[in-house]
Amino acid sequence: MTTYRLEQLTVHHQAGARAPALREIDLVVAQGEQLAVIGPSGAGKTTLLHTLACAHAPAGGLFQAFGREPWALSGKARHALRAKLFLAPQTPPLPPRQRVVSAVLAARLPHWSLSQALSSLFKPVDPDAAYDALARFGLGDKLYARVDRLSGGERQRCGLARLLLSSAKVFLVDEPLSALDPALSQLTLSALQREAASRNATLICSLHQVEMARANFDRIVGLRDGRIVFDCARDDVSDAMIAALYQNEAVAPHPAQAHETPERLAIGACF
Ligand SMILES: Nc1ncnc2c1ncn2[C@@H]1O[C@H](COP(=O)(O)OP(=O)(O)OP(=O)(O)O)[C@@H](O)[C@H]1O
Repeated sequence: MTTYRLEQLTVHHQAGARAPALREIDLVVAQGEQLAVIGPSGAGKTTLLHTLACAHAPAGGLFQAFGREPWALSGKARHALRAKLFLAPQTPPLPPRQRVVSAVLAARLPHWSLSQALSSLFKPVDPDAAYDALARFGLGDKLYARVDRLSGGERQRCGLARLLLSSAKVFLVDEPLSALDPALSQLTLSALQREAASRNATLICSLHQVEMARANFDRIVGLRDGRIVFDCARDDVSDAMIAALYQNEAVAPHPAQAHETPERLAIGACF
């Protein structure tokens, strides 16, 4: 079964914008597949994940999820399709004053009646499930902490614990390791990959940590300037391909800096 089929897909952030954020994207992803999307800042990784989550309507090309074209469906049917997709943004939108337990259990809201949802705010309905999900990301001790007292990395993992409690068939995870140290990064990635494998969910994960991507994912997609530069098995990704992907004109020295005299720099520093 195919989760996604994209052919010559173009995505703009603003109608009429000259440069598309994604262009000529061809991508086929099978159900249960796990792949990493890598590429420099601004390459279009987040835009791709949002498009796959049916949050951005493409400007052109073919976009199918589970064999259907989401943007040709009625609003209600598209909403039902979205329930199968879980987008975990880099900064999860968690209510700051909420307890972690309630924030995590909110993943089950679509399956609850209104009265269940309201009563869970006062007395969480299944704290054990929230604890188990948090513990898999090393956060069991934060069950009753307030969301606004979490560190950036804890917040991020709290968002991922939410994913475990969802019934999604597709995990779209945006830079889950950006605020984590190496040991937590490996724990987090392993927890995500195990969960995806156990429910045959598709996992598409954007990563800045190229070596983590190569070590953990069989398939690597390289994005640059909104285009797919390569899409291949990890063994076929060479160091030269990675170097070309990240080659960055933007970090060349600024002309004003290059010609700055020591005297002028010193004066500038005083002010
Ligand atoms: N809301 C927006 N409105 C207009 N342009 C946007 C918006 N969000 C992103 N862009 C532009 O779209 C392009 C792709 O951005 P995107 O966030 O998808 O890249 P990215 O690869 O995820 O970057 P990063 O690694 O820095 O998070 C960039 O040129 C960016 O400036």
